[in-house]
Amino acid sequence: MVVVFPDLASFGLSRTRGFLSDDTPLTSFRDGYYAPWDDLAARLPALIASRALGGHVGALPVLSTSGLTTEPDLRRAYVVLAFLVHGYVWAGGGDAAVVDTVPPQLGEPFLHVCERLGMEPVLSYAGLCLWNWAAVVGGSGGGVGSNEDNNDGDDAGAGFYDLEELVSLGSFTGTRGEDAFYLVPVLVEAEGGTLLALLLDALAAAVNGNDDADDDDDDDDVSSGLVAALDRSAEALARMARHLPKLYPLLDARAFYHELRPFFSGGRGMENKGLPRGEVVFQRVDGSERRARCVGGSAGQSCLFQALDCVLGVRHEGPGGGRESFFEEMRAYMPGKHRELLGQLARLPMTIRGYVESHRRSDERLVRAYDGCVKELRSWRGRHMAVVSKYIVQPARLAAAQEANGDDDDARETRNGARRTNGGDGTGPATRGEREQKEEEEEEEEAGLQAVMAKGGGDELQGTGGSALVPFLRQSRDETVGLGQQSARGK
Ligand code: HEM
Repeated sequence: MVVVFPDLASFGLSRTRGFLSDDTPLTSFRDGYYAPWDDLAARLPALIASRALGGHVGALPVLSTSGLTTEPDLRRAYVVLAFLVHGYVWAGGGDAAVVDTVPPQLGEPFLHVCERLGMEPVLSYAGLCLWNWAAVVGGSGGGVGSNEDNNDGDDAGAGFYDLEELVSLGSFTGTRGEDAFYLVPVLVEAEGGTLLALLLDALAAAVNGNDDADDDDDDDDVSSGLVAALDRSAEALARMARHLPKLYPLLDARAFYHELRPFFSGGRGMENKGLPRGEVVFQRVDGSERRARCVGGSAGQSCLFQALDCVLGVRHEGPGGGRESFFEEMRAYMPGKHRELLGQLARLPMTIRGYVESHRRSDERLVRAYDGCVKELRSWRGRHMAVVSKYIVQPARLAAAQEANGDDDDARETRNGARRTNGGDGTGPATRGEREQKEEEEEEEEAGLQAVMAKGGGDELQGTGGSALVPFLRQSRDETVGLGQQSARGK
């Protein structure tokens, strides 16, 4: 019997860019009717800084969403409205105070758009990263600067862009540091864009090839395909990890923690931060309300890593007591199509781990290739923990220590760099000074990693997506084990 594997294109995935899709995000609406949204989104950082956002939102007309007819239109609307909603909630009140009720000018269209995309009404990873990038004109990846060039966006396969060729579309502060926070995940997604198709095709060939043939030669061929796919995946995962430190020269940790991260919060967990009921209320034009108790936006909502876990057969346990795992919970915050894909992948008739396990006696190279690939995924998770340590664990500790000492932190300055046009990308340090800085940053990363690893380091902190951050990340990494490691641990 031939086993059927999911067709990735039917879930909106690109064979080259994966979850970034072949549709390059629209930089503005094609229909001028939506110009008031474009205009307000473009001025969001200035309006937040001048504390004038609330008045401008109140003056918006309530626009109909019926003119949003294509997926790229809907994604653009999601990005623009979600940034405006979060700007409004976290800095839209008088004196930039927190507000728990979103007026119909934003509430009505945002609820419609989220419903059509199958998403919760909150700014989640797709809006922060997957659909929030544009290439600056003249970039080597076939750069696009306006809808003239990118309104159907089908430039997949042209190679992807470097960090300095990209800007983000939605922004709260308009700084290059904020750009980098959204764009580094974009680079990681692009780097991993071919992996799912590669691994699924190789697994399908192995499983179905084996079904048809009994002889050893055929077995060798199908396994060679899988070995090659696993080797290539391991290399891609290593490249994905090398994108992470690109954040360091651009994104200041304290500014990220104190000034940027608060904008990503949903309602849940924010009872002491100005939303006493832990929810955001969306008003509709007919006078009704929708109350939403969502977690905040986090790259923990990336479908790519969950999909890789499924196909590779890396399993994560929930917290116990019949509660959903963090990974399962995050699926509600993914675009509907991505969630459906994960549902199908979770029901795969065979994972790569299952296939390798059933061949482990006869094919050592397959086990080596599988373990090599899982090792790179584990190492990615370790590098990511170092990033989280630098940007959340350490600033949180510093803030707690300052509070305990009664320090005044009014003098804190924003160091997320100049406005985005002046930013560099921090890659390929040329001068001695830059090289030294990079070495220092690598040492800092290692120190950060040690801090996270230290027993109890940051165990009390909550992730933006609502996880018990350090224990969750540690568990996620520790569960990423190959077959060799598993047997060594006596499992
Ligand atoms: C300053 C940078 C970053 C910070 C502060 C950060 C923070 C976090 C936190 C706190 C979590 C735990 C889940 C939660 O939100 O509650 C998480 C999970 C996760 N993050 Fe990040 N992250 C950063 C960069 C990235 C990047 C660049 C990626 C690449 C796509 C990424 C991908 C993930 C993934 C896949 C998870 C789920 C955990 C796993 O699969 O092991 N993060 N992140």
